[in-house]
Amino acid sequence: MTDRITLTRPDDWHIHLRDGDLLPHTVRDAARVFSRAIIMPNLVPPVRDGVEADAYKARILAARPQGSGFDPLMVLYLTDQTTPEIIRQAKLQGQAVAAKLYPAGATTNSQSGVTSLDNIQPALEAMADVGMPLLVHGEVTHSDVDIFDREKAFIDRHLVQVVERHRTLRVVFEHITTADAVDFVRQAPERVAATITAHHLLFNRNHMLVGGIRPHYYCLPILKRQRHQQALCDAVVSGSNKFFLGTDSAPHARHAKEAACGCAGCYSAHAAIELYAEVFDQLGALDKLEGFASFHGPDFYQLPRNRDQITLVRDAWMVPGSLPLGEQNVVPLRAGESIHWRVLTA
Ligand SMILES: NC(=O)N[C@@H](CC(=O)O)C(=O)O
Ligand SMILES: [Zn+2]
Ligand SMILES: [Zn+2]
Repeated sequence: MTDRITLTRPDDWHIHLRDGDLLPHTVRDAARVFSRAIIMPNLVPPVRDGVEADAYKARILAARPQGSGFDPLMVLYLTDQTTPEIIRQAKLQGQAVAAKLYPAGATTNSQSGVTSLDNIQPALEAMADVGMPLLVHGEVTHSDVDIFDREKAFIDRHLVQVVERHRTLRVVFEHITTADAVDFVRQAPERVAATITAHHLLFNRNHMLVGGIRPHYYCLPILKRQRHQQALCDAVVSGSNKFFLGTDSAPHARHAKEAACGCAGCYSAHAAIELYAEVFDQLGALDKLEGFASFHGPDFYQLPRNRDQITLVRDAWMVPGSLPLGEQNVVPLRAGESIHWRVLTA
Protein backbone atom coordinates (compact mmCIF):
# COMPACT_ATOMS: atom_id res chain seq x y z
CA MET A 1 0.00 0.00 0.00
CA THR A 2 1.33 3.42 -0.97
CA ASP A 3 1.29 5.82 1.98
CA ARG A 4 2.95 8.78 0.38
CA ILE A 5 2.90 10.33 -3.06
CA THR A 6 4.84 13.25 -4.51
CA LEU A 7 3.39 15.15 -7.46
CA THR A 8 4.33 18.06 -9.63
CA ARG A 9 2.35 20.94 -8.11
CA PRO A 10 -1.22 20.79 -9.46
CA ASP A 11 -3.51 23.54 -10.82
CA ASP A 12 -7.28 23.93 -10.61
CA TRP A 13 -8.81 24.40 -14.07
CA HIS A 14 -12.27 25.45 -12.78
CA ILE A 15 -12.93 27.37 -9.58
CA HIS A 16 -15.32 30.02 -8.23
CA LEU A 17 -13.55 32.47 -5.94
CA ARG A 18 -16.51 34.91 -5.71
CA ASP A 19 -15.66 38.49 -4.71
CA GLY A 20 -15.51 41.01 -1.86
CA ASP A 21 -14.85 39.77 1.66
CA LEU A 22 -15.03 36.12 0.56
CA LEU A 23 -11.90 36.54 -1.57
CA PRO A 24 -9.21 36.32 1.13
CA HIS A 25 -10.71 32.99 2.23
CA THR A 26 -11.35 31.38 -1.14
CA VAL A 27 -7.99 32.54 -2.51
CA ARG A 28 -6.16 31.24 0.57
CA ASP A 29 -7.79 27.82 0.19
CA ALA A 30 -7.03 27.59 -3.53
CA ALA A 31 -3.48 28.92 -3.17
CA ARG A 32 -2.73 26.45 -0.37
CA VAL A 33 -1.95 23.80 -2.98
CA PHE A 34 -2.69 25.03 -6.50
CA SER A 35 -0.22 27.13 -8.44
CA ARG A 36 -2.75 28.46 -10.94
CA ALA A 37 -6.49 28.39 -11.35
CA ILE A 38 -9.04 29.13 -14.05
CA ILE A 39 -11.25 31.72 -12.39
CA MET A 40 -14.92 31.43 -13.25
CA PRO A 41 -16.47 34.76 -14.26
CA ASN A 42 -20.05 34.32 -12.96
CA LEU A 43 -20.05 37.32 -10.64
CA VAL A 44 -23.02 39.70 -10.51
CA PRO A 45 -22.55 41.53 -12.83
CA PRO A 46 -20.33 39.04 -14.70
CA VAL A 47 -16.80 39.55 -16.04
CA ARG A 48 -17.71 40.57 -19.60
CA ASP A 49 -14.55 42.02 -21.07
CA GLY A 50 -10.82 42.43 -20.60
CA VAL A 51 -11.14 45.53 -18.45
CA GLU A 52 -13.50 43.81 -16.03
CA ALA A 53 -11.21 40.76 -16.00
CA ASP A 54 -8.23 42.96 -15.14
CA ALA A 55 -10.09 44.61 -12.29
CA TYR A 56 -11.24 41.26 -10.88
CA LYS A 57 -7.73 39.87 -11.23
CA ALA A 58 -6.34 42.81 -9.25
CA ARG A 59 -8.81 42.09 -6.42
CA ILE A 60 -7.77 38.42 -6.41
CA LEU A 61 -4.06 39.27 -6.36
CA ALA A 62 -4.64 41.69 -3.49
CA ALA A 63 -6.38 38.92 -1.54
CA ARG A 64 -3.47 36.45 -1.78
CA PRO A 65 -1.74 35.39 1.41
CA GLN A 66 1.63 37.02 1.92
CA GLY A 67 4.32 35.50 -0.26
CA SER A 68 1.88 33.53 -2.40
CA GLY A 69 2.66 33.26 -6.12
CA PHE A 70 -0.85 32.00 -6.91
CA ASP A 71 -1.64 32.88 -10.52
CA PRO A 72 -5.31 33.52 -11.39
CA LEU A 73 -6.09 32.79 -15.05
CA MET A 74 -9.00 35.00 -16.04
CA VAL A 75 -12.03 34.05 -18.10
CA LEU A 76 -14.60 36.15 -19.96
CA TYR A 77 -18.32 35.49 -19.51
CA LEU A 78 -20.00 35.25 -22.90
CA THR A 79 -23.28 37.13 -23.30
CA ASP A 80 -25.56 37.82 -26.26
CA GLN A 81 -23.61 41.07 -26.59
CA THR A 82 -20.07 39.65 -26.72
CA THR A 83 -18.41 40.95 -29.89
CA PRO A 84 -15.37 39.60 -31.77
CA GLU A 85 -13.61 42.86 -30.79
CA ILE A 86 -14.08 42.09 -27.08
CA ILE A 87 -12.47 38.67 -27.65
CA ARG A 88 -9.59 39.97 -29.79
CA GLN A 89 -8.84 42.83 -27.43
CA ALA A 90 -8.78 40.61 -24.31
CA LYS A 91 -6.49 38.15 -26.08
CA LEU A 92 -4.18 40.86 -27.39
CA GLN A 93 -3.88 42.51 -23.98
CA GLY A 94 -3.40 39.17 -22.21
CA GLN A 95 -6.40 39.91 -20.00
CA ALA A 96 -8.15 36.54 -20.37
CA VAL A 97 -7.08 33.01 -21.30
CA ALA A 98 -10.55 31.69 -22.16
CA ALA A 99 -14.23 32.56 -22.45
CA LYS A 100 -17.12 30.74 -20.79
CA LEU A 101 -20.48 29.81 -22.19
CA TYR A 102 -23.29 29.73 -19.64
CA PRO A 103 -26.60 28.98 -21.31
CA ALA A 104 -28.94 31.59 -19.76
CA GLY A 105 -30.65 30.08 -16.72
CA ALA A 106 -28.49 26.93 -16.56
CA THR A 107 -26.80 27.55 -13.21
CA THR A 108 -25.84 30.01 -10.46
CA ASN A 109 -25.52 33.58 -11.82
CA SER A 110 -26.25 32.63 -15.40
CA GLN A 111 -29.03 35.22 -15.85
CA SER A 112 -26.76 37.21 -18.19
CA GLY A 113 -25.75 34.12 -20.14
CA VAL A 114 -26.27 33.28 -23.78
CA THR A 115 -29.91 32.84 -24.88
CA SER A 116 -29.06 31.26 -28.25
CA LEU A 117 -25.78 30.02 -29.66
CA ASP A 118 -26.61 31.95 -32.83
CA ASN A 119 -25.87 35.12 -30.89
CA ILE A 120 -22.24 34.20 -30.22
CA GLN A 121 -21.17 32.75 -33.58
CA PRO A 122 -19.02 35.81 -34.41
CA ALA A 123 -17.40 35.66 -30.95
CA LEU A 124 -16.73 31.93 -31.37
CA GLU A 125 -15.16 32.57 -34.76
CA ALA A 126 -12.87 35.16 -33.20
CA MET A 127 -11.97 32.73 -30.40
CA ALA A 128 -11.12 29.98 -32.88
CA ASP A 129 -9.05 32.50 -34.84
CA VAL A 130 -7.01 33.90 -31.93
CA GLY A 131 -6.70 30.56 -30.08
CA MET A 132 -8.86 31.33 -27.08
CA PRO A 133 -10.50 28.18 -25.67
CA LEU A 134 -14.24 27.97 -25.14
CA LEU A 135 -15.27 26.68 -21.71
CA VAL A 136 -18.77 25.27 -21.55
CA HIS A 137 -21.37 24.73 -18.86
CA GLY A 138 -23.03 22.05 -20.94
CA GLU A 139 -26.68 21.82 -19.96
CA VAL A 140 -29.80 22.81 -21.85
CA THR A 141 -32.39 24.82 -19.96
CA HIS A 142 -35.70 23.97 -21.65
CA SER A 143 -38.34 23.12 -19.08
CA ASP A 144 -39.32 20.04 -21.06
CA VAL A 145 -35.90 18.44 -20.56
CA ASP A 146 -35.50 16.47 -17.33
CA ILE A 147 -32.72 17.84 -15.12
CA PHE A 148 -30.89 14.49 -15.24
CA ASP A 149 -30.90 14.56 -19.07
CA ARG A 150 -29.76 18.14 -19.58
CA GLU A 151 -26.09 17.40 -20.15
CA LYS A 152 -26.75 14.73 -22.78
CA ALA A 153 -29.30 16.97 -24.50
CA PHE A 154 -26.71 19.76 -24.64
CA ILE A 155 -24.22 17.46 -26.37
CA ASP A 156 -26.76 16.29 -28.93
CA ARG A 157 -28.40 19.65 -29.61
CA HIS A 158 -25.43 22.02 -29.37
CA LEU A 159 -21.96 20.75 -28.58
CA VAL A 160 -21.63 18.41 -31.56
CA GLN A 161 -22.42 21.32 -33.90
CA VAL A 162 -20.13 23.82 -32.14
CA VAL A 163 -17.16 21.45 -32.42
CA GLU A 164 -17.95 20.64 -36.06
CA ARG A 165 -18.61 24.19 -37.15
CA HIS A 166 -15.53 25.78 -35.54
CA ARG A 167 -12.75 23.49 -36.69
CA THR A 168 -9.90 25.11 -34.82
CA LEU A 169 -11.80 26.05 -31.64
CA ARG A 170 -10.47 24.42 -28.50
CA VAL A 171 -13.26 23.41 -26.14
CA VAL A 172 -13.33 22.40 -22.47
CA PHE A 173 -16.54 20.64 -21.50
CA GLU A 174 -16.63 21.71 -17.85
CA HIS A 175 -17.52 19.53 -14.86
CA ILE A 176 -18.79 16.56 -16.87
CA THR A 177 -21.18 14.21 -15.07
CA THR A 178 -22.31 11.51 -17.50
CA ALA A 179 -21.06 8.52 -19.45
CA ASP A 180 -22.43 10.35 -22.51
CA ALA A 181 -20.07 13.26 -21.89
CA VAL A 182 -17.10 10.93 -21.36
CA ASP A 183 -17.89 9.15 -24.65
CA PHE A 184 -18.35 12.43 -26.49
CA VAL A 185 -15.00 13.81 -25.30
CA ARG A 186 -13.15 10.58 -26.06
CA GLN A 187 -14.34 10.42 -29.67
CA ALA A 188 -14.01 14.17 -30.29
CA PRO A 189 -10.89 15.71 -31.86
CA GLU A 190 -7.78 16.35 -29.72
CA ARG A 191 -8.87 19.96 -29.24
CA VAL A 192 -11.80 18.88 -27.03
CA ALA A 193 -11.19 18.10 -23.35
CA ALA A 194 -13.10 18.04 -20.05
CA THR A 195 -12.71 18.88 -16.40
CA ILE A 196 -13.98 16.51 -13.71
CA THR A 197 -14.75 17.50 -10.10
CA ALA A 198 -13.85 15.51 -7.01
CA HIS A 199 -17.50 15.36 -5.95
CA HIS A 200 -18.70 13.83 -9.22
CA LEU A 201 -16.02 11.13 -8.81
CA LEU A 202 -16.87 10.51 -5.15
CA PHE A 203 -20.67 10.68 -5.15
CA ASN A 204 -23.80 9.78 -7.07
CA ARG A 205 -27.39 10.89 -6.61
CA ASN A 206 -28.02 8.32 -3.88
CA HIS A 207 -25.60 10.19 -1.65
CA MET A 208 -27.76 13.28 -2.11
CA LEU A 209 -31.22 11.75 -1.90
CA VAL A 210 -31.32 8.45 0.02
CA GLY A 211 -32.32 8.65 3.68
CA GLY A 212 -33.00 12.39 3.54
CA ILE A 213 -32.20 15.24 1.18
CA ARG A 214 -28.67 16.59 1.60
CA PRO A 215 -28.44 20.08 0.20
CA HIS A 216 -24.66 20.26 0.47
CA TYR A 217 -24.40 17.65 -2.29
CA TYR A 218 -26.59 19.74 -4.56
CA CYS A 219 -24.62 21.21 -7.43
CA LEU A 220 -25.02 21.65 -11.16
CA PRO A 221 -24.80 19.62 -13.24
CA ILE A 222 -26.63 17.53 -10.65
CA LEU A 223 -25.12 14.26 -9.38
CA LYS A 224 -26.19 11.41 -11.63
CA ARG A 225 -26.75 7.68 -11.13
CA GLN A 226 -23.88 5.36 -10.17
CA ARG A 227 -23.30 4.14 -13.73
CA HIS A 228 -22.31 7.67 -14.71
CA GLN A 229 -20.10 8.14 -11.64
CA GLN A 230 -18.33 4.92 -12.69
CA ALA A 231 -17.80 6.23 -16.22
CA LEU A 232 -16.11 9.35 -14.82
CA CYS A 233 -13.88 7.18 -12.63
CA ASP A 234 -13.00 5.01 -15.65
CA ALA A 235 -12.11 8.15 -17.61
CA VAL A 236 -9.60 9.39 -15.04
CA VAL A 237 -8.14 5.94 -14.47
CA SER A 238 -7.59 5.56 -18.22
CA GLY A 239 -4.91 8.23 -17.99
CA SER A 240 -6.28 9.98 -21.09
CA ASN A 241 -4.87 13.49 -21.43
CA LYS A 242 -8.35 14.77 -22.35
CA PHE A 243 -9.47 14.76 -18.72
CA PHE A 244 -8.11 17.08 -16.08
CA LEU A 245 -8.70 18.51 -12.64
CA GLY A 246 -11.31 21.23 -12.13
CA THR A 247 -12.80 21.35 -8.65
CA ASP A 248 -15.79 23.62 -9.41
CA SER A 249 -15.42 24.65 -5.76
CA ALA A 250 -18.35 27.05 -5.44
CA PRO A 251 -19.16 28.43 -1.99
CA HIS A 252 -22.66 29.36 -0.91
CA ALA A 253 -23.56 30.45 2.62
CA ARG A 254 -25.00 27.70 4.78
CA HIS A 255 -28.36 29.48 5.05
CA ALA A 256 -28.56 29.75 1.24
CA LYS A 257 -28.13 25.99 0.83
CA GLU A 258 -30.16 24.79 3.81
CA ALA A 259 -33.28 26.48 2.49
CA ALA A 260 -36.62 25.77 0.85
CA CYS A 261 -34.95 26.71 -2.45
CA GLY A 262 -31.28 25.96 -1.93
CA CYS A 263 -28.41 27.18 -4.11
CA ALA A 264 -26.33 24.89 -6.33
CA GLY A 265 -22.63 24.48 -5.60
CA CYS A 266 -20.24 22.49 -3.39
CA TYR A 267 -17.24 23.93 -1.55
CA SER A 268 -14.17 21.73 -1.91
CA ALA A 269 -11.18 24.09 -2.03
CA HIS A 270 -10.36 23.40 1.65
CA ALA A 271 -9.40 19.82 0.74
CA ALA A 272 -9.44 19.53 -3.03
CA ILE A 273 -6.27 17.61 -3.85
CA GLU A 274 -6.80 15.44 -0.76
CA LEU A 275 -10.27 14.40 -2.00
CA TYR A 276 -8.93 13.60 -5.46
CA ALA A 277 -6.09 11.59 -3.86
CA GLU A 278 -8.71 9.61 -1.97
CA VAL A 279 -10.63 8.76 -5.13
CA PHE A 280 -7.55 7.77 -7.12
CA ASP A 281 -6.39 5.69 -4.15
CA GLN A 282 -9.77 3.92 -3.92
CA LEU A 283 -9.56 3.23 -7.64
CA GLY A 284 -6.06 1.80 -7.26
CA ALA A 285 -4.80 4.48 -9.63
CA LEU A 286 -2.65 6.84 -7.56
CA ASP A 287 -0.09 6.65 -10.37
CA LYS A 288 -2.60 8.45 -12.64
CA LEU A 289 -3.16 11.39 -10.28
CA GLU A 290 -0.19 13.47 -11.41
CA GLY A 291 -1.19 13.45 -15.08
CA PHE A 292 -4.76 14.41 -14.24
CA ALA A 293 -3.89 17.06 -11.64
CA SER A 294 -0.65 18.52 -12.95
CA PHE A 295 0.03 17.74 -16.64
CA HIS A 296 -3.09 17.43 -18.79
CA GLY A 297 -4.45 20.88 -17.88
CA PRO A 298 -1.37 22.99 -18.68
CA ASP A 299 -0.72 20.88 -21.80
CA PHE A 300 -4.23 21.64 -23.08
CA TYR A 301 -3.97 25.35 -22.25
CA GLN A 302 -0.48 25.43 -23.82
CA LEU A 303 1.08 26.65 -20.59
CA PRO A 304 4.24 25.32 -18.94
CA ARG A 305 3.86 22.57 -16.35
CA ASN A 306 4.73 23.62 -12.80
CA ARG A 307 8.28 22.95 -11.63
CA ASP A 308 7.89 22.37 -7.89
CA GLN A 309 6.18 19.52 -6.09
CA ILE A 310 3.80 18.67 -3.28
CA THR A 311 3.68 15.54 -1.15
CA LEU A 312 0.55 13.84 0.13
CA VAL A 313 0.58 11.31 2.96
CA ARG A 314 -2.02 8.80 4.07
CA ASP A 315 -3.02 10.36 7.37
CA ALA A 316 -6.65 10.96 8.36
CA TRP A 317 -7.88 14.34 9.57
CA MET A 318 -11.31 15.75 10.46
CA VAL A 319 -12.97 18.42 8.34
CA PRO A 320 -14.74 21.04 10.50
CA GLY A 321 -18.55 21.05 10.40
CA SER A 322 -18.50 24.51 8.92
CA LEU A 323 -15.93 27.05 7.81
CA PRO A 324 -16.11 30.79 8.42
CA LEU A 325 -15.71 32.48 5.02
CA GLY A 326 -15.84 36.19 5.70
CA GLU A 327 -19.22 37.04 7.24
CA GLN A 328 -20.65 33.74 6.09
CA ASN A 329 -20.48 30.15 7.21
CA VAL A 330 -19.94 27.56 4.51
CA VAL A 331 -20.44 23.83 4.97
CA PRO A 332 -17.61 22.23 2.99
CA LEU A 333 -17.50 18.80 1.39
CA ARG A 334 -16.94 16.08 4.01
CA ALA A 335 -18.00 18.45 6.81
CA GLY A 336 -17.66 16.73 10.19
CA GLU A 337 -16.08 13.65 8.61
CA SER A 338 -12.55 12.54 7.97
CA ILE A 339 -10.37 12.67 4.87
CA HIS A 340 -7.73 10.00 4.49
CA TRP A 341 -4.99 12.00 2.81
CA ARG A 342 -3.15 15.12 3.94
CA VAL A 343 -0.75 17.51 2.22
CA LEU A 344 2.66 17.65 3.87
CA THR A 345 3.62 21.23 4.48
CA ALA A 346 7.28 21.96 4.00
N1 LIG B 1 -21.59 24.20 -9.98
C1 LIG B 1 -22.53 24.79 -9.31
O1 LIG B 1 -23.46 24.12 -8.85
N2 LIG B 1 -22.53 26.13 -9.07
C2 LIG B 1 -21.61 27.10 -9.61
C3 LIG B 1 -21.88 27.43 -11.04
C4 LIG B 1 -21.47 26.36 -12.02
O2 LIG B 1 -20.31 25.99 -12.13
O3 LIG B 1 -22.34 25.85 -12.76
C5 LIG B 1 -21.70 28.36 -8.74
O4 LIG B 1 -21.22 29.42 -9.18
O5 LIG B 1 -22.25 28.29 -7.62
ZN1 LIG C 1 -21.14 25.26 -14.38
ZN1 LIG D 1 -18.43 26.08 -11.89
